[in-house]
Amino acid sequence: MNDASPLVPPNTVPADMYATLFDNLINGLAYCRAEYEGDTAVDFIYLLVNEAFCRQTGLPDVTGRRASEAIPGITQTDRALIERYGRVARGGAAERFEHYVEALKMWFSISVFSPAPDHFIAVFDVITERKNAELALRQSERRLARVIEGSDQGFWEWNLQTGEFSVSPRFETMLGYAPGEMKLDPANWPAYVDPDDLRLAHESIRRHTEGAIPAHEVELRMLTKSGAWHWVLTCGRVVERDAAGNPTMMSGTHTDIHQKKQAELALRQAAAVYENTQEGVLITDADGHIVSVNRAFTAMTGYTLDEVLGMTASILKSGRHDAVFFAAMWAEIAATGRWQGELWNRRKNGEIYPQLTSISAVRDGRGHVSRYVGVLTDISAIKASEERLEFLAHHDPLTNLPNRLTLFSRIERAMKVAKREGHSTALLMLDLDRFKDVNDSFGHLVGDSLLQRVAEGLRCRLREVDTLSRLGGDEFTILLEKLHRPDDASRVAEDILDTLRTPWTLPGGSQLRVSASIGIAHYPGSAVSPEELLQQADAAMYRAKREGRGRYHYFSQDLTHAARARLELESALRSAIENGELRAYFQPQIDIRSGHLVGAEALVRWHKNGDRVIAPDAFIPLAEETGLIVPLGEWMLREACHQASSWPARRGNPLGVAVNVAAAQIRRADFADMVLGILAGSGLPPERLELELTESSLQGEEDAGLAQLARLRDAGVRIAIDDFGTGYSSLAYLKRLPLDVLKIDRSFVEHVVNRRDDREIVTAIVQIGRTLGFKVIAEGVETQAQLDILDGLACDLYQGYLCSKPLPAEDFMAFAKHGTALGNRSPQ
Ligand SMILES: Nc1nc2c(ncn2[C@@H]2O[C@@H]3COP(=O)(O)O[C@H]4[C@@H](O)[C@H](n5cnc6c(=O)[nH]c(N)nc65)O[C@@H]4COP(=O)(O)O[C@H]3[C@H]2O)c(=O)[nH]1
Repeated sequence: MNDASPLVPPNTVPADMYATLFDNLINGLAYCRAEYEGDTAVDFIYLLVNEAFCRQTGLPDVTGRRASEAIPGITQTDRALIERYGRVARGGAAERFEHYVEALKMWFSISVFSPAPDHFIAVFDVITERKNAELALRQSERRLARVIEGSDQGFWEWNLQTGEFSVSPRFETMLGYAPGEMKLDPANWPAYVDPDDLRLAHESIRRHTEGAIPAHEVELRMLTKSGAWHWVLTCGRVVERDAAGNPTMMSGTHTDIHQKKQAELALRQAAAVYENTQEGVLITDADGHIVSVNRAFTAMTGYTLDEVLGMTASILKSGRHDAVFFAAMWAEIAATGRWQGELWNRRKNGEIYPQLTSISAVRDGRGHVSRYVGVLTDISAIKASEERLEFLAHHDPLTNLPNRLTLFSRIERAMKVAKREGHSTALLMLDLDRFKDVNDSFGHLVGDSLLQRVAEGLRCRLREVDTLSRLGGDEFTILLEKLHRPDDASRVAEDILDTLRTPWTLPGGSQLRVSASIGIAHYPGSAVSPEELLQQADAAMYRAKREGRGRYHYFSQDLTHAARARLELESALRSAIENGELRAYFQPQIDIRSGHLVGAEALVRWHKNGDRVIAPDAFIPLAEETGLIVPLGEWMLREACHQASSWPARRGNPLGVAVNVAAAQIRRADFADMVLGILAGSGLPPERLELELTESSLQGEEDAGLAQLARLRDAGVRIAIDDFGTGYSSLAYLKRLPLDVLKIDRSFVEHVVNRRDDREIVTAIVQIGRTLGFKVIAEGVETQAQLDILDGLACDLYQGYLCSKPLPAEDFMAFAKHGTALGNRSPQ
């Protein structure tokens, strides 16, 4: 201690005590004199320092030294401090402040006062550590504030004891409020939080404060200022507890998760669509490896996700598309980002199916392809219905056989191939015999089923290369290609006829036999077009039918002409009935024994265009085939009865009239009624009418037809069998028929004079007639010799040119009156 010290204590206090106090002060102390330049202190001299000064500053004893010497650089780095000391030393008030002494790199808490002019005492404490701690705290606080700012989170703090709830500005701005606007406290939470979510939040807080969960964390819907619900994630934990461990303070954050929740929702919706859509979805990475498939994909392809994960879509390849196709597809995806088109793919079970495919490239934020998404629609059902429509355009829906359209194109192709390769081709036209009767008798359903079975039966008999088609109704065609010899076709035809002969069992169990007629046209032949070939087969088929059904016939050129003529004839005959061009002629029938006229046979004549007379042989068969025979026959019956009703009786005996009746007529259910109606209308007694039926027409007749005849016979009408001897009638069969008259066919009468066998047949017929109680009439008697023989055999009646040709009605009337024909008219 320096004796010159101005700090020398007053006398009342012992000096050594001051010295001890001075040296033992915890604070550093320095007694100094400031040095000035003008009024500004520029340095100072340490006059006295205590031990604490040395200890705290780390400086050696600086007593007597200038600060600029003791602490180098201080006058430059800490001028403000020196000036401050100087101001206090020159009468300034005592000051207390904290200062960082740059030259010492230390913080001091300094109290300075002036005990004498230009002198000052500085008492200080080194506070570097505290200052650094404070600084660090401030920095950390600033950092935290920046983090909070940067994190975009809202912060909250909740004093569980006072209920005070404070929030950061972001907490409120997140929901559209101004900072401080919400004035939150636990009591008004229900005003801001969805009730369900609030319940969850309370529960979470309770469990956390009880220690059941490490943190409180709940997603909340909070009301925004605009009145919308906004998703917020609240997280927090207890940050302070009292001595007893009770929580006193909680703090936490609010994070805006609204967009995330919306995105989640959108994602969930997309996932629901993805899983539930009917379209198969396949997602691959940028290298084409499958990363995901949906349920529809599995249903469509048969592959589960596990089976295809990591594989490429090439497992679906059907092999129907070549590398060029796929290269073009990928080129388009690369250029436009998508591709759409139809693909044939293969299911796991090997089945190949058509699929509408659309592939899109998905790009990441940088524009690189990260995924490819394929949406696959199975269009096999659509394709199938398209194909069905296409099929129906070319096929017959009943039998599924190719139709006329297809047949023509096949014939055309077959003709070309035949021409090029030197093969021969045949077209067979097949028509079921009496199919109409099947329809009429059993109904259309049975008819349809029969057609289907016939189609099936025919299909089984044919080769792959042959085309079976149905043209409509009961008409089928068979195109036989690559035949070696023309008669190969006839073998097929025979085979088919054979097949058809097997009885068909109807749905009800009964059996039905059908036969068919087949016409065959050949190529190369005279036909040059498919139409012509078909016409030829058609014409040949008619020939087959005419020749007795259940057989086949080849086409020839003559047949074509005949067919054309037939067509013309048919339409002319149709109008002939309507235009009244038909006439009834009558051929006298004579009692052989007495030579008396007993009646006449009515025979139709066609006065075509008024002049040319056409004989029935030229049109009756056609009328029978086409059904025209029914109106024709009815007209003849009406005309004959009408004429006969005005004929005079001969020698007291009324004259009878015989009218030809075709099988088609008696097959009609109203035949008997029709005949009886005509008789009643004309006034002709039934006994004077004789119906002539051919033996063959009667043979195939059903019971219903015979019953009609029996009914007419009961009414008095006589029934004659025409052309007797040309068929195969047994006596037993004849007995069953309601007959009155047997007519010996002209062919036997013609040679009865000089052919023994014919004479014997005629003899037999007469005897049969007599045995069964029928009258017997011979037709076509031209000579007296024939008549003599017939007379000798005791044949009852005759008609023929010997007596008279068929006569027009008025000529026959004259004949009936006078016994001869009118002189100026030649009998027909
Ligand atoms: N060579 C020769 N012929 C004789 C002689 N006497 C008669 N004739 C002919 O022999 C045919 C007898 O008729 P049909 O056997 O019933 O044979 C008939 C009959 O089956 C059918 N027909 C004629 N008119 C009708 C009709 O109105 N309805 C039906 N369904 N058939 C008819 O046409 C066939 C042919 O009739 P037509 O040409 O009138 O021929 C008639 C007649 O003109 C003769 O002495 N010598």
